[in-house]
Amino acid sequence: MPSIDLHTALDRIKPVADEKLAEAQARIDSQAKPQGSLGRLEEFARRYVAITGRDNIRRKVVFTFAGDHGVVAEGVSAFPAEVTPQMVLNFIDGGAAINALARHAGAEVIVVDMGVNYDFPPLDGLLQKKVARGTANLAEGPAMSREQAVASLVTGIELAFSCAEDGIDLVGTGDMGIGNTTPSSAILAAFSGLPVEDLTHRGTGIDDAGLARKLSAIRRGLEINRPDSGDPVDVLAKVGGFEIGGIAGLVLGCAAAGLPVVVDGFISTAGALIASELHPSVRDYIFAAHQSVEIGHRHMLQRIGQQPILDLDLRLGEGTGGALAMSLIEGALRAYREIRTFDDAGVSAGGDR
Ligand SMILES: Cc1cc2ncn([C@H]3O[C@H](COP(=O)(O)O)[C@@H](O)[C@H]3O)c2cc1C
Ligand SMILES: O=C(O)c1cccnc1
Repeated sequence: MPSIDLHTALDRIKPVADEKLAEAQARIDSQAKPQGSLGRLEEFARRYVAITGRDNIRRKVVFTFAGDHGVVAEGVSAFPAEVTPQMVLNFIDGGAAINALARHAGAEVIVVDMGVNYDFPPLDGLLQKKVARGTANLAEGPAMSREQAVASLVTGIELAFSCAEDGIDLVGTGDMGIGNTTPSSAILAAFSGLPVEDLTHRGTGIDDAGLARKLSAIRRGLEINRPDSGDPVDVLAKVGGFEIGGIAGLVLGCAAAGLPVVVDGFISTAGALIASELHPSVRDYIFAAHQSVEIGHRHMLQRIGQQPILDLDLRLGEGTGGALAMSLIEGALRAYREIRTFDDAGVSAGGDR
């Protein structure tokens, strides 16, 4: 895998050029249809073409990053921590929701062990990138050290650069980690300063008592750790997770490598938020897959400045919404390539052009 550090990656990130966007839009506007009539599909095609300089997708990959969380000891999830490694094995066997929806989208799934509290044997489709066997309990102190936070970011960055070398043109993010909606809400609270109760929801389906424990764990975590909102690496270290760091690095690395990245739900967007707080132009490369049921998600998307592609009441993660959104981006590109221009189709243009 290419070796690249955080600062080199940050230095490489450039905004997507307005002229490239305008060029792609000019092609769309010459096609035999009323202007703007393909709505947001036009945005998907315009942005993809401007980012990549291509009008098709060779390979699509969803990276599902996995990690465990010490904060699970606070009773913040409806499920026990052992579900994390169990689901990793399910992904490898092809039997999870992300496998089904990625097959539907024609995307590959690569699972990345960023910090699961379990030792996997070597397995096809599983990348071993374990930083540690789970984070520490963020309600009692930092989830991880600053060095571990940087290491998790660098893993994601290097994966993005290896995609660019391997002819992968569209990258999707995904997550697996029991308890990880808790650090995701804490990250959003740290950056936004909004009340924790407006950003914290039921994850896998906790009851009212569980929600009260989750709110208390996040509030204590913010109080004890005092994450510095001006230092996204500090936010990741104090109240984040290893899979969230991997996702943040992947999103940042895609921006640096000039690849569009489809960001899945609540946990993935927490990672994308860290990346876009590290460099504002990261936002140009993000496609927000969907609106999650988690109440904090819309605040994350607002900060990133991206509209969700889908709104299907999803609340799973794994990369599921991202895989579905990839199909729509592919549809938008097909329209971009195949719809004839007014001239070629012999159709009279209206007065608006
Ligand atoms: C069987 C199962 C499969 C999943 N796939 C994704 N998640 C999702 O739920 C977890 C986050 O919710 P919380 O913070 O409430 O624990 C993460 O693992 C996320 O990926 C799953 C959860 C379960 C139980
Ligand atoms: O939106 C998500 O990604 C999500 C929501 C709840 C639980 N797991 C994931």
